[in-house]
Amino acid sequence: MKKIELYDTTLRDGAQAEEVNFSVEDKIRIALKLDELKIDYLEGGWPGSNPKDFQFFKEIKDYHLKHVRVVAFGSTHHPRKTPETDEIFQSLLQAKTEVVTIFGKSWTIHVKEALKTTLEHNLEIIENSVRYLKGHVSKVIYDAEHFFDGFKEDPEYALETLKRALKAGAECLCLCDTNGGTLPHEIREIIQRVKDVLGEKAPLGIHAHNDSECAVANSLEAVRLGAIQVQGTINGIGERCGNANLCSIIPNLVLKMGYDVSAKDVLFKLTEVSRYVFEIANLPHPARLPFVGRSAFAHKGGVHVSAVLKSPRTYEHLDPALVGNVRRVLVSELSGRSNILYKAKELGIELDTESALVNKIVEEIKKLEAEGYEFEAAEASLELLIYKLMGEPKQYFELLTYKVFDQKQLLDSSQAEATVLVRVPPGVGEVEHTAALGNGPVNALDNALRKALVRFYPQIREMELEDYKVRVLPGLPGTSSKVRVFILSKSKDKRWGTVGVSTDILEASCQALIDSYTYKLYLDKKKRS
Ligand SMILES: CC(=O)SCCNC(=O)CCNC(=O)[C@H](O)C(C)(C)COP(=O)(O)OP(=O)(O)OC[C@H]1O[C@@H](n2cnc3c(N)ncnc32)[C@H](O)[C@@H]1OP(=O)(O)O
Ligand SMILES: CC(=O)C(=O)O
Repeated sequence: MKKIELYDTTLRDGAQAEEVNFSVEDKIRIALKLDELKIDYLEGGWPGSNPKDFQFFKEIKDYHLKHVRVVAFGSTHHPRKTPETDEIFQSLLQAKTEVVTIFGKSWTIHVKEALKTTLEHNLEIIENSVRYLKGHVSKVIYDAEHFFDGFKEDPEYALETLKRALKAGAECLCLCDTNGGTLPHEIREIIQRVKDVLGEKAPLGIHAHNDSECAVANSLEAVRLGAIQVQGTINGIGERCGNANLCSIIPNLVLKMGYDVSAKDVLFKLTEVSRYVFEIANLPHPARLPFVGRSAFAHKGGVHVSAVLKSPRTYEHLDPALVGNVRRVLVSELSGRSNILYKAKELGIELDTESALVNKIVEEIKKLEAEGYEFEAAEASLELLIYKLMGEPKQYFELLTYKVFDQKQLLDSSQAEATVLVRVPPGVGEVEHTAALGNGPVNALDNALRKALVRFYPQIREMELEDYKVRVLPGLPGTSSKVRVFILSKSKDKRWGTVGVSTDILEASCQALIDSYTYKLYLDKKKRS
């Protein structure tokens, strides 16, 4: 089994992505997590770029990293300076890493127009820079920036840059598809021609960008052609459309192509690492990410669910547990009996496979979805609905009336007031009348409802609303449209989603709020019994 080195550049090229800005502390936490994933090389940043990157290299030394080797990144020395006089270049040594990566120019237009120097001088710059660094650190990786574009323009020159880096002692020649425009068949042709000149054993790497959506495919193809190192980022973040996504490359290399990478022993951590990095980056984790996304193994169509329950291989390319993910079954208008049976089992509800109740639930869900409800994310509303249809409704209070006054015209700041009449327990209990203010009508209604319930159920205080989304549904025109409200609630470490639909946004919010509070009370009751 051939060994492939994994090189992560989340903290450098990943940090070049729009909306990503890591603090030193963020970088340290990500570095430690990538060490757990047994990534071989971790590019920590460009020490000559800013004090934060420099500080990272200083602080990371205080940590005991078990596997990963930290790499400082920079460019070849400036054309009007030497390695000794170029301060930015010198900062690579001040980072005090054993491994340094520098990028140099392979494309003639970059030499002439960006560096404003001659082709021969660029070759000297590459050779001098690598040789100088080799005298100070144990390993130098040479990133051939724009290699594929450069090769298309002037193959001989692009190859000469590699020869110079190799001659000066670079341990890896990483071919970069910097503009991300290269397609897999071009990667194949060009790498083949590089090997024809440099030999089968040339120590090649690949660094692909995703502008043509081919970064993963290009990286895998490069490995198949002999590259020994793959560079990429967690979840593919990076400059413009991003870099090759290591969270897809790693399982493909291990599980599909049979390569040996250190991360193979801890592949089950992949989903955790992917979500952790985005949590730190403060980015929403895309559900549709292959392997690690929430939807990567989510089955919706009734035909799919029915078959997956018989044999998961029918609609799964691999066992989700291998990459630390989980199978999910969604309930929607596309569901059949199998979806409901699976979901009920997951929720701990025993349903008789043959019972007419299952058909009743399927029909009710299809009817509600046609009205605009969606239960895929609103699993708490779904669970309450199933109990209701089973004849075991979970009801701990009854909202008799509510009124909301929007006082925007009367006060300086935007404020609304709500009053509610709530009966606890439903049907027979005491009627509570409360009023509350809020920064908007929905907030006021929520505050009033909460105030009324807390007297009877103090545990409501533990609960908070984490997210509130309103979606206008197609059908009725303009402001007469129906809306769907989705609420995500949280209590301690438990989260649940609820849904409401109406032409009145307050009514839709109220339905979702009632389900949310009801679910909290149901959970507590279940825990106690
Ligand atoms: C393909 C990649 O992703 S490479 C990494 C890109 N990442 C970044 O640029 C982020 C970090 N960069 C920075 O903080 C800054 O650009 C610095 C500190 C490196 C340089 O800042 P400045 O000295 O102000 O230069 P500026 O950013 O305006 O321009 C880049 C300079 O690097 C030079 N340069 C570009 N590539 C190379 C190279 N391979 N070798 C030597 N010099 C290079 C450019 O010619 C330009 O020099 P000039 O100012 O004499 O024209
Ligand atoms: C080096 C690098 O980040 C690139 O060429 O894309």
